[in-house]
Amino acid sequence: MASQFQALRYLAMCTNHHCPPKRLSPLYSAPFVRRVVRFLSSSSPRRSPKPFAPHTQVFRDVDPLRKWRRDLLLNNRTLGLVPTMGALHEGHLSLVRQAAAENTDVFVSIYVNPTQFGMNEDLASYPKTWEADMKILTVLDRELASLGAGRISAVFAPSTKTMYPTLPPDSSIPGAGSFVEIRPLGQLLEGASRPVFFRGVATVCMKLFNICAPDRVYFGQKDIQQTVVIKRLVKDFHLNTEVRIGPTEREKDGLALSSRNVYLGTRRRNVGIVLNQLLRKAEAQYNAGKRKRGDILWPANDHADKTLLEQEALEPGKRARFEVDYISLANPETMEELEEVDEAKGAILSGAVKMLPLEDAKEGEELGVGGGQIPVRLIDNIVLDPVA
Ligand SMILES: Nc1ncnc2c1ncn2[C@@H]1O[C@H](COP(=O)(O)OP(=O)(O)OP(=O)(O)O)[C@@H](O)[C@H]1O
Ligand SMILES: CC(C)(CO)[C@@H](O)C(=O)[O-]
Ligand code: BAL
Repeated sequence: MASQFQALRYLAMCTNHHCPPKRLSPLYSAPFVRRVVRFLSSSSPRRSPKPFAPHTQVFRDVDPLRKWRRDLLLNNRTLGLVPTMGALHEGHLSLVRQAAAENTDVFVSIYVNPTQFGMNEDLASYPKTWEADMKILTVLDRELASLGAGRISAVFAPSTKTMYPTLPPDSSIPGAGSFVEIRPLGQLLEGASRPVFFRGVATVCMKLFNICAPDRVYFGQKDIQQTVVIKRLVKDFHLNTEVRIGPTEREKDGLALSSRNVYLGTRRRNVGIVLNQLLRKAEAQYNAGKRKRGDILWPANDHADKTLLEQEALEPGKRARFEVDYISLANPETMEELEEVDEAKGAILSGAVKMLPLEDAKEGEELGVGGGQIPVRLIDNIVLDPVA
């Protein structure tokens, strides 16, 4: 099932970005795609437990969505909200499954929020795969029906005019507009590299929570600092919702799924695993009883340095260069750097690397969407649990 979802997404990306068919991986060959399409069109509707009929409505405006939500409340139903920026993958779907297991109804929002992208970031090229996303959600909703779980009763896909009614949204650092800021938490790590990122995330999530009034909201551990920001937002503004965190979904070798991975291509994807590897090396130190920062992080930094040197030594047509943005060992509630882990609290190991554009792309090489020329920022983390 996961590969069928991936195939649909990849095809939609290629259509949007006019990527030449010869760059499609063999996984997405024509017979495979025909099988996916046959599966989608032939699977018969299954028994639905008790859908809030008629279900999976698409909403673009606030008032009709609010009315829908009010009707749910009057019918004693519970609501889980899964905020996304679309380009759905298994990570998103795992959150929807979790939300459906814990609520009668799930709302999925799909909105690429401009205020969390800095002026020089990848807003323009961010993947947009609306039709594939809707097909994926339709298939998933059938799966939920067959499980007797909660159902996806609404997709909220607002326009920017709806989300930012007063001003055109401003992504500059001074930022004219109505914003929510969580300081200094939102300025550390991801926030240091993406100065308007958490202002945009906190602001759009405040809007989404106000519009949907969810009983529970679902976020992925992959974006761990985002989960810490959201928990703080809910606490400090007394928002009446429960924050639920889902585990990071990964490829077999450990690479965290991410909407931006479609830009990697094979060469950068194979080297990009360095981030997960270095975090695991640091985790092993913690599991072996080390508590001091230097003792935990040195093998991680060493692995990054060695991998970088190995790549630099290769000829341009074979290498994938990257920059390490940060490797962090932080307090789980504040994301401030730790000199020593308090066993009672544990810690968050996290990192970010930027995969640089490919040099000397080869004819026939699988380059990913964008021909290997779009820089890709990868993030990942491991939670170091408190020791009982
Ligand atoms: N691999 C994953 N496992 C679990 N949850 C994930 C995963 N990737 C993303 N999510 C969660 O899905 C939600 C929506 O994320 P988003 O739409 O930005 O996707 P993304 O894959 O994180 O994209 P990006 O490439 O922008 O990082 C967030 O709560 C995010 O943490
Ligand atoms: C939470 C979110 C949907 C806000 O735009 C986004 O940051 C994301 O997809 O992680
Ligand atoms: N998953 C976080 C959204 C972003 O990178 O903009």
